[in-house]
Amino acid sequence: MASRNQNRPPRSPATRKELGDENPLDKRRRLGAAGRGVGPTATGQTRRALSAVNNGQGATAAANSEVVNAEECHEFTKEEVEAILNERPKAKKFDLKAKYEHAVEHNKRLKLCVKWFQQCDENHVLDKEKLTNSLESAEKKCIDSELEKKNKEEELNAVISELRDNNASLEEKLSKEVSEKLDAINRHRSEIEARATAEKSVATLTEEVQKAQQDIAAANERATSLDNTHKRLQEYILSLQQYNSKLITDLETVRESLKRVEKEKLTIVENLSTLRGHCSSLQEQLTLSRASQDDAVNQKEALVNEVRCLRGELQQVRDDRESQVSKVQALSAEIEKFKESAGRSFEELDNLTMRSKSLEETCSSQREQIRILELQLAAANEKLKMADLSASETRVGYLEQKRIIQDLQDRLADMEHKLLEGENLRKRLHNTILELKGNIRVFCRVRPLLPDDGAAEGVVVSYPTSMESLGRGIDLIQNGQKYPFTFDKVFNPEASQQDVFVEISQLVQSALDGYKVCIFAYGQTGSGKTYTMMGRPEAPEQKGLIPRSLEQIFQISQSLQAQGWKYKMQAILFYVILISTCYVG
Ligand SMILES: Nc1ncnc2c1ncn2[C@@H]1O[C@H](COP(=O)(O)OP(=O)(O)OP(=O)(O)O)[C@@H](O)[C@H]1O
Repeated sequence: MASRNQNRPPRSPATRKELGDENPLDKRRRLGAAGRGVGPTATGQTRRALSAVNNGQGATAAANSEVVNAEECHEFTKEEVEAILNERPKAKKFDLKAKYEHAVEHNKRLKLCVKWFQQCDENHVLDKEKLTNSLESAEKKCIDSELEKKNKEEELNAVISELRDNNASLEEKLSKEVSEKLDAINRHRSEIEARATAEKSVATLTEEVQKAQQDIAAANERATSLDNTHKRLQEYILSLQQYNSKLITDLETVRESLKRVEKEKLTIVENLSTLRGHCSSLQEQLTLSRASQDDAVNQKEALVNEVRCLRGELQQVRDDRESQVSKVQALSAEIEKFKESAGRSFEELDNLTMRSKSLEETCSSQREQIRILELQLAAANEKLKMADLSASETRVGYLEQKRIIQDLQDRLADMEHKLLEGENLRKRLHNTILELKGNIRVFCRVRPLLPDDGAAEGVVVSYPTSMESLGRGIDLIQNGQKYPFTFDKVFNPEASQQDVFVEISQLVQSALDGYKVCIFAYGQTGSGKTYTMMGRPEAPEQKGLIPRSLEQIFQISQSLQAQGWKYKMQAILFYVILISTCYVG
């Protein structure tokens, strides 16, 4: 059977109050312990839902007795009461039996409802009695507590008067203590200052401590980083070893680029020499133009002197002419006088006319001379102008040439600088490669079998073909056991003198770059040391390392001399120590 309370929607307390049918259970809760034991729950009965009230129909007769017990304990809500009151028979109009049954059922429920109301009323009466009892006891308690309160008030007044006395004495004490406190404050201030200085010193000390701690931490970090770098270096060494083998392959490409660089260098050197030739020709031109300029200057000076002389002569001639003209004027005045005096003597007149004619002739010749001199002066001036023009032209040309020479000298210096830089870069790269390859390198050369060696008894030497030791490893086989060896390079019997020299030539280049280099051969008697170092001079392709190195040294030193390098070679003493197994050069 489903619980009714579960199906019924919850009712708010406000609705109950509106209805005036406050739930007795709520009421009991309000009253607390006083309300307990009153009402149907006090008997321990459980309150169950009244299914007959809700359903109205379909309740079986067998269950009715049980339902009635439960119905006696049921609590009615306002809606339920209204539902019961408003309930109308649902049977058909003339179904009297059904109507009757419904009326019986309805009547039963109404009775239950009335019963429940009566019970509630009884409960309310009981509650009221309880409440009046408790009110009386509470009033008694209140009177007792008021009496107690009065007693306590009297006690408290006595205590207050005592406290006031105490307060006055305490105020006196307080004033004393205030003065003491001021002293204490002053002392405290001085202590604070002292403390501040102490704190400062503590702060500096803590800073120092922190610094020291930081230093320690940094040292620890450095130690760990050093450990790490040590590990990394070990790893790096391993990687370098791998890288070294890779470099050997890269070396070929680098060598090619080196050759290209050297070719470029040669072209630069050629350009440099042509530029130098051009520069020298320009300098010659410059000296020639300087000489021509000097000539022009000398010519100009001579012409200036000549013009000065001619000007002097012209001035003199002009003076002469003026004196002659003044004389002619005087003579003509005399003639006039003579004519006026009416011909004193005709002879004198003739003489005078003769003299006058000759004077006029000299005058005209002098005029001619003056004209010629003026023409000469104009020509000399023209020449002077021309000389000035040519001098200024030569000066301009000279300046132009000087500028070109300066340009060329700058370019030359630039080229030389670039060449020097390129050479230094090449040196550094070359020697870095050599350092990467290893400062100490050991090569192994296996000579071919000679007729004197006799027939070979099986294979005693083999060359591993693995990538790791290709061209670097050699296996010696003795009594069926293999002994592997690894070198920087292994030359097999087919390797030519040139092949060996290719490896050595880089060291010779290093020696020319100013690094100290030592090459020596070591091996058993008859193993081919002399052949490798000296070779057979009669056959050019079988020349050894020493003649090839010397050739390289002279060749490169000559080519580098053009770049301004100076090599000083001294044959101090070339030791060739052949101590049966060792060859030191
Ligand atoms: N790579 C080679 N190719 C051809 N012949 C060789 C080669 N190496 C050495 N020989 C020959 O082997 C012989 C011995 O060589 P070599 O005299 O150079 O040996 P060595 O080590 O200088 O001996 P020792 O220590 O006694 O002077 C010579 O006849 C030489 O021509």
